[in-house]
Amino acid sequence: MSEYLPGLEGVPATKSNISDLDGSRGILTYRGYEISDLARYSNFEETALLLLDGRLPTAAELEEFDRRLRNNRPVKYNIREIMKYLPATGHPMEMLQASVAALAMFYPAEENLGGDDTDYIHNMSVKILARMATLVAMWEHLRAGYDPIPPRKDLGYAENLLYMFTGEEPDPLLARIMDASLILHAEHTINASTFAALVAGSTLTNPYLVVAAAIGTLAGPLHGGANQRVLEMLQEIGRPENARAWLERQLAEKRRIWGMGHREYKVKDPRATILQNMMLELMKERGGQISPLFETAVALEEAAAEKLGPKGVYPNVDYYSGILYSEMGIPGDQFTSIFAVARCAGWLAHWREQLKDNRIFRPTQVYIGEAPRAYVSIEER
Ligand SMILES: CC(=O)SCCNC(=O)CCNC(=O)[C@H](O)C(C)(C)COP(=O)(O)OP(=O)(O)OC[C@H]1O[C@@H](n2cnc3c(N)ncnc32)[C@H](O)[C@@H]1OP(=O)(O)O
Ligand SMILES: O=C([O-])CC(=O)C(=O)O
Repeated sequence: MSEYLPGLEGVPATKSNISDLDGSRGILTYRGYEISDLARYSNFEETALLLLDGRLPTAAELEEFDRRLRNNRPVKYNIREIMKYLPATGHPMEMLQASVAALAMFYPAEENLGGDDTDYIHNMSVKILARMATLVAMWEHLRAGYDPIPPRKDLGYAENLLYMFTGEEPDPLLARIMDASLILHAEHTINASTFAALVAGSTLTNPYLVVAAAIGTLAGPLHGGANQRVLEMLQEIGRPENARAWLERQLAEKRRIWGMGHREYKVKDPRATILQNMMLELMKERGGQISPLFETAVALEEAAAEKLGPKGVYPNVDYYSGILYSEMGIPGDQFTSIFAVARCAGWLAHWREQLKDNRIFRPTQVYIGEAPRAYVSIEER
């Protein structure tokens, strides 16, 4: 019998050339390019194409991809009608999973049993990636009882996302920060939601359903859902001087600190460092105005380094992202949806890689139940 490792820790589930990380040195690369370089020099559209195709696009290739993304932003009126009837009290990630699954019915996928039809895979990837942002932003207005703000073709992906949220053209620095944040969240090896996407993809199901499976998985608080909880945690702590005592109480009660810890990183997540620096840049740009949430986060990080550092528990990508999104007027329960919009690029890249050399995922289990036994009739129980 093979050894059972809870959470499949250290068990390779696939071979991939999409991204790689060094968890002891805090290094993350997409297709060999360091994440800090991509955040600085690339944009989300280019990074998504890099993830999908495996190489940096030429100017003409990027222009064509971007044009197709812009053209595919609108969703059918029926989707909007469906969304109107979803309960406004539901979580945006639940809305997103339901709406992406519903899109599968309006935009049926061709049968793709051949497995390696690059045009089909690319077309579906463009459509899904373009529509994710539209759904997330539409919900912001529909759940408040208003008409959604239609996407604009003349804006880039990040700018248009913010525009659809607020109805105003975003401040260029905020748009650049959102763009970089989308890049930072776009891909991360074989994390739980990407694994869910691979399992679904390996059955040759519709790609909208591949993404829906991944959305449901990202929503959990141990994964992407942690970014919303970080904000709630910082609000509960209230002030930086409360951080240490709050942390001690949490740890004494054996509670998790949201936005900290990682299966792979035993140092600070490089994405958290970049997001933190972007917040510093934003505060500097605003004339040194200090965000109380940010100060509290820094104080908690410092206190946690003493207590949790020896276990290799440091801030992960979810720790500083929400503070930045709050500055953009995005409500806390939409943070994970923004994460999903970005991560969709990685899910689709892995879906494509899976289809190239597909074999259905069907692991084994260690049975720990009863030995075969005789059925007992209800009168005799
Ligand atoms: C995008 C992302 O998905 S990033 C992750 C987002 N999730 C979170 O921020 C939730 C908080 N973090 C966690 O729950 C975990 O660190 C996970 C789920 C991310 C990783 O879990 P695992 O790899 O299974 O780590 P595991 O739970 O075994 O933790 C190892 C040790 O570190 C401790 N630890 C890990 N994370 C934390 C945390 N956030 N707060 C307090 N202690 C922690 C554990 O208590 C455990 O200590 P022990 O050895 O004394 O029992
Ligand atoms: O890799 C993981 O397990 C979680 C993570 O950081 C991500 O998906 O970005």
